[in-house]
Amino acid sequence: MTITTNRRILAIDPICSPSELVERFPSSDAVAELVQATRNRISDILHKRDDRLLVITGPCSVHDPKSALEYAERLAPLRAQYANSLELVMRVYFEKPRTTIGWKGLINDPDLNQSYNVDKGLAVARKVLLDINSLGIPAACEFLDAVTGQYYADLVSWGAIGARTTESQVHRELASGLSCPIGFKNGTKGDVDIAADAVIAARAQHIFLSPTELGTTAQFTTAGNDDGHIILRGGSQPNYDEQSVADAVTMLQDRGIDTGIMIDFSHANSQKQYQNQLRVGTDVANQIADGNTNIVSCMIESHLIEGKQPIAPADQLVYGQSITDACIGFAQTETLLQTLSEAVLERRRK
Ligand SMILES: O=C[C@H](O)[C@H](O)COP(=O)(O)O
Ligand SMILES: C=C(OP(=O)(O)O)C(=O)O
Repeated sequence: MTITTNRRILAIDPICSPSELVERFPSSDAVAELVQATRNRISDILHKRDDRLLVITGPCSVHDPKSALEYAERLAPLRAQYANSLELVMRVYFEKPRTTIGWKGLINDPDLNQSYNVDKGLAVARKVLLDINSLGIPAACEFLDAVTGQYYADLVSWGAIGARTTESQVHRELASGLSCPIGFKNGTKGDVDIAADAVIAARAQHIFLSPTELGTTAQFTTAGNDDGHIILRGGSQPNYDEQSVADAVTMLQDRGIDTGIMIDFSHANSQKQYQNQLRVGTDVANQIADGNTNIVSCMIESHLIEGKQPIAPADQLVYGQSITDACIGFAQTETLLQTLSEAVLERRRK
């Protein structure tokens, strides 16, 4: 008989199940408490029960656990310093959506050399998340893959669905069952409607197939996620300005969405020029200081060292510099956080 299956599959390599990995790197009471308490605080911010600003800041992608941990260590005192005005959460992104092809993140290729040791990548990612949370820093991840979350979602306080996947039914179903609040980016060309559609879709119950913690396939029924919100990341034009924010708010109100907006200072809002994040951030801070209560959150791409470098063998890389999108450096991040904090305090005084 003609073989009709696996005609284009070159290899199938077994990997550990989610429950095996969780057993190897278990969470702790303190970490679980941090994760759940942060999710609750984020929910309060998104629903405007808390007037602080949620700030997701950190590298475009984690490629080196050591520098990610150093970033978290340096963020810890700032998180405490600004606790009255900002809920600081670290961007800890392991899965990169690519426009065409390229390095797809630490889970997919942890050794940065196209050896694609995904089993190792999952373990490294879980360990990094555990270590960062153990420092008292909550973590934000993008859920790009509908399967990998089972390996680490218990350690995530906020999740993103990216510009390239916001319109995907699979991702909306996944979001409806995630335990954390979830932001949906507008599309790469700037379509904000699809992010609002995603918030509405993820709010509903869904029934779909997914792997269980044991690695078998099961039918899942979700409760729906009330903590979905949109993220303005720009498209063919930036969309962080006052008019774009007002347009997005009107659209959300018309559609019965009550969660506030996150503004991504990077990506198409910075027109991929990392230094522009400071200008975007200052403009958004001014809108907040002027009393805009619909802006409840923002995102910064930031690393220890500004800029970016081409991917190379690990021992040839500049320590603490991005190998995906260019980031602002840590000192610039500190300045931006201070500006955002002052803006929140000014808004509170109004
Ligand atoms: O945030 C990261 C990038 O913008 C995204 O992964 C797309 O990257 P690429 O256009 O370099 O593939
Ligand atoms: C890929 C990202 O963003 P976007 O989906 O907006 O391109 C990201 O935030 O890493």
